[in-house]
Amino acid sequence: MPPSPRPLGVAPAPASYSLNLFPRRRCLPARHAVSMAASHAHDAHFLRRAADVADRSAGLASPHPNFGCVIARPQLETDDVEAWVVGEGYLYSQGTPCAELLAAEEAGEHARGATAYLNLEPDDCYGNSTAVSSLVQAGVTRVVVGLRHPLKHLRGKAIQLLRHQGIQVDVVGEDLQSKLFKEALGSCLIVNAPLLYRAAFHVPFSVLKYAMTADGKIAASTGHASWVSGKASRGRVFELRGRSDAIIVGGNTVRLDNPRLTARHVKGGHVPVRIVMSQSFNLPEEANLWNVHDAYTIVATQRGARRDLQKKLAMKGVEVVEFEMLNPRDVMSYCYDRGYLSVLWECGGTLAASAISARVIHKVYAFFAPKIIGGVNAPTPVGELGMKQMTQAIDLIDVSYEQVDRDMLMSGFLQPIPDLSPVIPSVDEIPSVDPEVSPYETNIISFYKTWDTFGAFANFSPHPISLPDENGDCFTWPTVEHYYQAHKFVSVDNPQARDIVQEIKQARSPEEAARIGRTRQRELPELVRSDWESTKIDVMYKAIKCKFSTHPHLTEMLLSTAGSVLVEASPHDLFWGGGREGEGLNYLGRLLMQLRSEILGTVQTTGKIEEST
Ligand SMILES: NC(=O)C1=CN([C@@H]2O[C@H](COP(=O)(O)OP(=O)(O)OC[C@H]3O[C@@H](n4cnc5c(N)ncnc54)[C@H](OP(=O)(O)O)[C@@H]3O)[C@@H](O)[C@H]2O)C=CC1
Ligand SMILES: Nc1c(N[C@@H]2O[C@H](COP(=O)(O)O)[C@@H](O)[C@H]2O)[nH]c(=O)[nH]c1=O
Repeated sequence: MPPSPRPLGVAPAPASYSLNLFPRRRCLPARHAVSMAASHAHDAHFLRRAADVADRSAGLASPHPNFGCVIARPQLETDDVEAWVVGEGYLYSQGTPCAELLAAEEAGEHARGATAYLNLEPDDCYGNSTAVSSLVQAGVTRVVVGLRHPLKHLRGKAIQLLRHQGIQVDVVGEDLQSKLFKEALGSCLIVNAPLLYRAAFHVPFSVLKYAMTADGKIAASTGHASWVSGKASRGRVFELRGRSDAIIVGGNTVRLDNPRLTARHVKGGHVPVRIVMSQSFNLPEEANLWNVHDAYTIVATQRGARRDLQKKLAMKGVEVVEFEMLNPRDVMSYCYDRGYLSVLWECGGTLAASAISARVIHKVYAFFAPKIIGGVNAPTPVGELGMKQMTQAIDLIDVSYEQVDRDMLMSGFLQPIPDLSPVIPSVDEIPSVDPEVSPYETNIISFYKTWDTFGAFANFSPHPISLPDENGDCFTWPTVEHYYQAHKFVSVDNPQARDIVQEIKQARSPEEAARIGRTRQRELPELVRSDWESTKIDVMYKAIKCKFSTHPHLTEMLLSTAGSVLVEASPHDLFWGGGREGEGLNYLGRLLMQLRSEILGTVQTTGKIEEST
């Protein structure tokens, strides 16, 4: 008999937190044991709380690394450890104040001599040391870190900086090795699972969700499926959508269900992109998903499929992306390039089986409804996987069960959350400038997401700029993105346009600013300034010039790229970005190179970039 294939979904490396977490053990004298156990219990408690705090931002803006900070100091007068917390904060979104700064501000003077608990090492780099300096200035004397940063250009940097400042830094698994930390580390891993999967496997964290009857069907044999699960369960699905960058279904689900796939649980929350995978492009001309006012839609298809319909959908604002051979892995690589951290698969069994076979599904959420529909041909959640024996079944791990009204929700991982700690070299082992050079051309430096090596070049990076607003008054724009989006509507003599500028100024994150700017531009094109197409490059240049002159460490970073071509690696923005296959115009990269030349030309004489006016 041939050997059974290796169970699907089990990744070879890297190590996981389910494995041997704490290989080294220290022996302590018995008299220390009790007090040490108590302090470990407190440390583990506050670390879990930091992870909980970090999770608060999920679903408010586009998924991003989740950072939480809890500052605590023992209070002699109370045993209630919750009362020890003097400050806490979380990163709401990329480009907004960091968790450490918010916690330190809340703690004020109480932070002196206290301990700060961080679920994840801060992503301070290239002179941006806001997180570290916030803790130093606040006067904390000890920092407990749950996880070192998984991205290698950030890993160890903040820890090293803190130690240089004389702060005691204890890292779980290295300096803190008691059993008590295992659960706390688990919380830290879960809250940043998307980032960890992305860093380890170069695909977004993928969750397969389905609702099935007690007899294992996801629809009646006619294909009718509304609804299997109850209202409360469907509310939970909206939350899951809000935590994802994209939602995927197959063409058949579009034909049969005409879904909307929006996150409708909160007003103004994060709206994920909807992706339809269809090889045939045999899709309806009218469908809810083609209404891009609700949310952006991409159809991923096979090269050459029904170009006539492709054009019709493109006219409605739907993006069509062609693949040589449409398959889940290539679509996931595409999503990775697009910067997505987390994807929710809401497809039927055929596509689900294909995605599981391609080993791109990491977690499953299965809703069980207490009803029976029957039907030999009624669809089931996962189609053919080619397994012949029950011993080949994929065992879910870290399984949880929860009752949701009359339904039951079971969730579990198909493979362990990758803990990259043992795999990635620390910052001491890698050069200080590690340009993520493109494998194709050695002199190309790509940047896109703020967590990339040169992510500070991106317009979402947290570097405020002070430039005049629509009234000519100096205003501090939180990011270049805020400035750029608002200027689509500046100087338009219309109260609604002025309101939009105000709305963008107050946007809590660059993502929100971009969403408001883009949606209003699409929905109310008459409010966009008439000279926008001819002015937008000047607006952008003014903003980035101001950004680099205001933050000198960025100038240093820009100059360190001399001789390299800078490319904004956006696979979809063909004006500012370089596109998927270099077909984009890359105007943002070009402007940065122009600025670099300008600085190199003037640096000897003035020593700084000219002030933007
Ligand atoms: N209860 C629940 O949770 C859910 C129930 N459903 C139900 O499931 C049924 C649809 O199931 P099913 O047809 O399996 O679902 P899907 O439409 O989600 O998936 C199959 C389709 O995906 C497209 N596809 C693209 N690439 C691939 C690939 N590599 N492998 C496989 N498919 C690919 C094809 O579209 P094309 O034919 O256009 O080329 C194919 O027909 C419906 O009755 C629906 O109501 C669906 C989702 C959730
Ligand atoms: N039938 C079914 C689900 N089906 C999924 O939800 C989609 C419809 O979403 P929307 O149009 O946004 O409400 C549908 O196409 C399919 O992907 N989900 C569930 O949680 N429970 C259910 O019983």
